[in-house]
Amino acid sequence: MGLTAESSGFNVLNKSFNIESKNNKPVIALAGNPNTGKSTVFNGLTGLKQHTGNWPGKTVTQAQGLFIHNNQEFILVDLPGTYSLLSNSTEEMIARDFICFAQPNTTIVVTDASNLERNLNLVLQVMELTDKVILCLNLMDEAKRKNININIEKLQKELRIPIIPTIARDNKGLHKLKETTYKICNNLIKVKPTKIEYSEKVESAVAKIVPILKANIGQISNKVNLRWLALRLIEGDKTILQAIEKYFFNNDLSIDQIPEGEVQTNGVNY
Ligand SMILES: Nc1nc2c(ncn2[C@@H]2O[C@H](COP(=O)(O)OP(=O)(O)OP(=O)(O)O)[C@@H](O)[C@H]2O)c(=O)[nH]1
Ligand SMILES: [Mg+2]
Repeated sequence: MGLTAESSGFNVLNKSFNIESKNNKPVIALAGNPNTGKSTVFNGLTGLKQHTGNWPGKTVTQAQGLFIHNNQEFILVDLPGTYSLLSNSTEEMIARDFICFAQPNTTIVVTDASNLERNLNLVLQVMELTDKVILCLNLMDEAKRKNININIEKLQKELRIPIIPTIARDNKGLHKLKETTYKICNNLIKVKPTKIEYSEKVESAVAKIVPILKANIGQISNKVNLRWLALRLIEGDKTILQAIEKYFFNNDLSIDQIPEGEVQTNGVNY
């Protein structure tokens, strides 16, 4: 089964995530750990009133709104809070599938500056999945209150992605966040995040798997990050195969229908 117009990124957006991007408006995803201020950033940028509060897990499905910057309209999608993209929960799968298959033009990872180390785990995972990432360092007031000093310049050099400090509750830093998003979407800045290298054994397995994937799912290879996909396959994550079948080939398979080992389904050979 070949790819059809239906499988293009925008159709996946439209059909699977109920996001209609008329006139090719850029789509921006807001990802992040629970309770880092994603919905506060969302409300600050869109003027909408997504539910916020001081407990994790308030946003359970994605919400969407519009913001305008330099006369350009952007669709902003508030994703549920997740600690990782490793499909351990429905929220993680929603966030993973959105970033992987809907391919937003930019993903903003909202982090808690007063608890950065734990938050960086998700940042690294998003960087592995897409180049177009911004790190929003939110709750800078809380970090200051706790005497936490972050060397933003050094972190930016390490990660090689733009880092924008914000205090979303006070609307601070949001203009810069919009400006950076605008520049990435319009190719005024090009982001090339630091590549995460694994052990020799894993890297050599990835090097073997990627060409096989290319040969077998060449038709979608520009729509999924094959290195990332190879890493998930090495982990034995069957939900990713299920997701490919769903988003690209309209096959809603249950996880039991995805066999172990060599896999051949209606859509593709893995
Ligand atoms: N001090 C301070 N509080 C903030 C800031 N940004 C957001 N908050 C507060 O942090 C709490 C959580 O904010 P939300 O926007 O609901 O967080 P979220 O990431 O959407 O949370 P989930 O949807 O549950 O994952 C709320 O009480 C906000 O008012 C900030 O920059 N500084
Ligand atoms: Mg929220």
